[in-house]
Amino acid sequence: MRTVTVGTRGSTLALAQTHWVVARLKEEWPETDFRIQTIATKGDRNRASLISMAKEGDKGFWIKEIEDALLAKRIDIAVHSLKDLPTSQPEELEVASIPKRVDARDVLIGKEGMKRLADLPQGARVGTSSVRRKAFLKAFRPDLQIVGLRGNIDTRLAALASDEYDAIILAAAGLIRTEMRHRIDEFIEPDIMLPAPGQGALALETRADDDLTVEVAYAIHDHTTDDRITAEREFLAGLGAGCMAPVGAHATVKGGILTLEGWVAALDGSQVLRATTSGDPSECAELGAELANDTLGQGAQALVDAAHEQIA
Ligand SMILES: NCc1[nH]cc(CCC(=O)O)c1CC(=O)O
Repeated sequence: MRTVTVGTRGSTLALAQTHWVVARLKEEWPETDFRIQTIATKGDRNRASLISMAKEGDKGFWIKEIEDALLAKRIDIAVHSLKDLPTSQPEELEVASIPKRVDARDVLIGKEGMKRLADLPQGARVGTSSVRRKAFLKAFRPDLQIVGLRGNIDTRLAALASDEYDAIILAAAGLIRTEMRHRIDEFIEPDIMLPAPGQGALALETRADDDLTVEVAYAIHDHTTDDRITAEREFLAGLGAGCMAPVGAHATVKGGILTLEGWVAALDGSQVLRATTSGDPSECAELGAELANDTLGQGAQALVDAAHEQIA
C-alpha cells in the first residue's frame, strides 16, 4: 500500500480542514494510506509578533516550516488556508490542487442584541486584527470602535465573552469547517465587506517533481474555484500587496462568466476604491491583472503604500 503523508499546522481549524482533505482523497484513492503529521510554525509559536514579522518581510510565518518539511520529504502534501499562502511558491514546490471552496464571506458574531452589523449601537466595539476588515468596517460605520483580536478561532470566540467586545468578525469558512456554523449571527454580504483573496479556499502544496503525489492531490482539484481564486490573487499581486493589505477581492462564476470585484481601502476607511470586471473564466489571470491596473489608475498605489508604511 502506498503511503502519503499530509502535513498541517496543529490548530483546530488546520486539523479540521486536513481531516476533510484526507477523507476526500481517500474517496478517490481507497488503496492509498494517508497519514497526518502536524507541524508548528513561527506563527503558532509567536502570535504576538505577527506584525513585526511582517515588517521584516517574513511573509510565510504560517508556512515556512511546513514547506521545509515538504522539501525534506518528511511530508508529501501540505494543506494550507489559501488566503495565508503567499502568491508565489519556492521553485521546487507547487500548488497541485485547490479543492472546492466553501463560503468566502466574513461573518459577525455578537453579544445579545448585537447580532447585525447595521443594527449595532453607536460606538459599538468590534473585534478584529485584520486591516482589511477594519478598513471596510470603518468605511461602512465610521462610529464603530475596532478592537484588536488575535489567536485561533477558539481563542477569538472565547474573547467575545469578555467585556472588551460587543461583536467580533471572523471568516465563515473557519467556523463552518470546525462545525461551529451555529455560532454565526450574520453573514456579511460582499457589498459591505469584500472577502480576502482566496478566503474559504484550501491549497494542497506538493514537491513539483513528485508526479505521483501531484496526481493524488489533483483528484480533488476544482476548476471553478481555481479560476476564482486565480483572479483574486492576481488582483492582489498586481497591486504589489500581500495578505496584510487593506485589499478585498471576490470572484464569482455564473452562466459561464467570471465576475471579479476588487476593493482597496485607506486603513481608516476614509476611502475605498472599488472596481469590477468580467469575462471568460479562462482569462481569470488577465482579469485580475486588468482590475489591479484599473484601481491603480484610480490611485490605489498611494493607499497600498500608506498601509505598508503605517503597519511597518
Ligand atoms: N488569517 C487566519 C485565517 N486563515 C484562514 C482562516 C479561515 C478562513 C479561510 O479558510 O479562509 C482564518 C481565520 C479567519 O480569518 O477568521
